[in-house]
Amino acid sequence: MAIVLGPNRYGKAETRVVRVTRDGGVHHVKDVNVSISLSGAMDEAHLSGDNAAVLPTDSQKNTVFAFAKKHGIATIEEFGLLLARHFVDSQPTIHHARVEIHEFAWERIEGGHSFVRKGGETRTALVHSDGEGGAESVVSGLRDMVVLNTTDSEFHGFVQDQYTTLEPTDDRMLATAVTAHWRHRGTTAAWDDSHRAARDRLLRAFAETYSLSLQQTLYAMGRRVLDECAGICEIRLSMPNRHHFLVDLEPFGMDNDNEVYFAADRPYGLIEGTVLTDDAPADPSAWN
Ligand SMILES: O=c1[nH]c(=O)c2[nH]c(=O)[nH]c2[nH]1
Repeated sequence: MAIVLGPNRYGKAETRVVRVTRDGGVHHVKDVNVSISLSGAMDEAHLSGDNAAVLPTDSQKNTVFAFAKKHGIATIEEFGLLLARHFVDSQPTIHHARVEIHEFAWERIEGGHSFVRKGGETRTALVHSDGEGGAESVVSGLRDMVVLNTTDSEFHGFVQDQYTTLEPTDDRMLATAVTAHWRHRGTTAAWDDSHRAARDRLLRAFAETYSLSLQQTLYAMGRRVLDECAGICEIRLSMPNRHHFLVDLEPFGMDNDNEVYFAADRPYGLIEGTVLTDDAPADPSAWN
């Protein structure tokens, strides 16, 4: 019985690239996840370990970033074709390219540089009752409201110890998936309107706050809800810092003026905090 190599393919999966283009103060974002699978004359790589036919998956990832800079991402179909043709046309050992791209859609919040991601958000409610007339509480909220500012975010002045390598920045992307739970003072409200109002205040505060840290943004968002939604006395926020790292395009002879980002998924900074009014009646069981 002979053993032979069957079908095979390889490539860089899930390169998360965010491309920002600027029209004056109005920014546009394309947020995509690119997965490449190449196939061709790859027998020797498997059979003898000879990599002469192998374009590294790392180079494929770099190509995605360089093409995002050079060509922009008009549509994912067009971007996919550009990439797929490039690999087959430029590498004699690659005979077929499969490029799968998923695009995450963003809606403008307000102003030119603030966005909320479409879909994936969940509205939540947590109710306790000892029966009508007895102790009751209502906590409303939302999970996974993903927001992004393409500018108006800085982070510097932080502690430097012997392990600190983070560079201070005065212009970065700020993105987070907001989980927020807010406690109502009473148990009667126009719940849909109340939810819309709180969500709207969270979004506006995110968009309007010039951020020196995600912690500062978190507090500003909580404050705005309490300031403008009288029926709410406490809000708890959990906000992962979805880091977007500027890609170094210098090795490919390109600058990167805050245009092409690598959207890392983990690890992430997790910023959490409670904001409450000083007259908020204590009710720890509302959160159980
Ligand atoms: O807004 C931020 N807060 C932090 O605490 C922190 N830490 C870090 O590495 N980056 C950031 N950004």
